[in-house]
Amino acid sequence: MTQTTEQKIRIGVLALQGAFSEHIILLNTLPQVSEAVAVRNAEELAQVDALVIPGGESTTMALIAERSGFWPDLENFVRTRPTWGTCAGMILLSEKITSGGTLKGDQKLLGGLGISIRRNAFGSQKESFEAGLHIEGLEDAERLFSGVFIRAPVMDEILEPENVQVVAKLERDYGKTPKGTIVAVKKGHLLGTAFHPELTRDNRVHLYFVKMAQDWIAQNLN
Ligand SMILES: NC(=O)CC[C@H](N)C(=O)O
Repeated sequence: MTQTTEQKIRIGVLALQGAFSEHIILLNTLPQVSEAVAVRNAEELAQVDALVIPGGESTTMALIAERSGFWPDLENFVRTRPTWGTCAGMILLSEKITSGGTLKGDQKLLGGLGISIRRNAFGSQKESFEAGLHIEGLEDAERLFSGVFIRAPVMDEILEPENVQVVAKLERDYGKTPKGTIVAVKKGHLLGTAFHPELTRDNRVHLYFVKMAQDWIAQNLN
């Protein structure tokens, strides 16, 4: 606990497509954040300490980043800087896609999170749901966090069990998705959540990421 640095950090939210403004609003409620800003290009990325890749369409985000020449900068950033991917963002941080979507595995990924995923595996938009979750390490952890799942990816396999920490699992069956399905993981400076904490008023997962980023920066980058 005492290791957490008091230094405020500047957080970027990738704003090529998707639910980025909701993340910016919630991050700006945290006293540990000096400022949360939209990031659309390499210049803006160079000015932030940590990054959030939001939900949306991972294929579209990858395409826009590639066409504008921004992709290699993103790849470099996520290799060493704290990054959190929610839903589509988590897909981009995964190592491989085993099924789902139209690109059949040839979708570009940033990687790093040590997991493989299935896109859209919880079902269609109509099958969106909310699940009460216990998230390890969250402030006031006994209080359930409401996880919102919208065409979410399912984590298929943990490819690096020695490095990937499971942070949350489904606590009962939801449709075809069984109890025990992993919905949040952490690996070093990377965090992935299959759900959308930015669509709630609860900023505890944002706080979790910010503290994780502060610790990482204090221990590895200063
Ligand atoms: N809500 C979401 O971010 C959905 C993710 C989307 N299905 C994708 O594959 O990118």
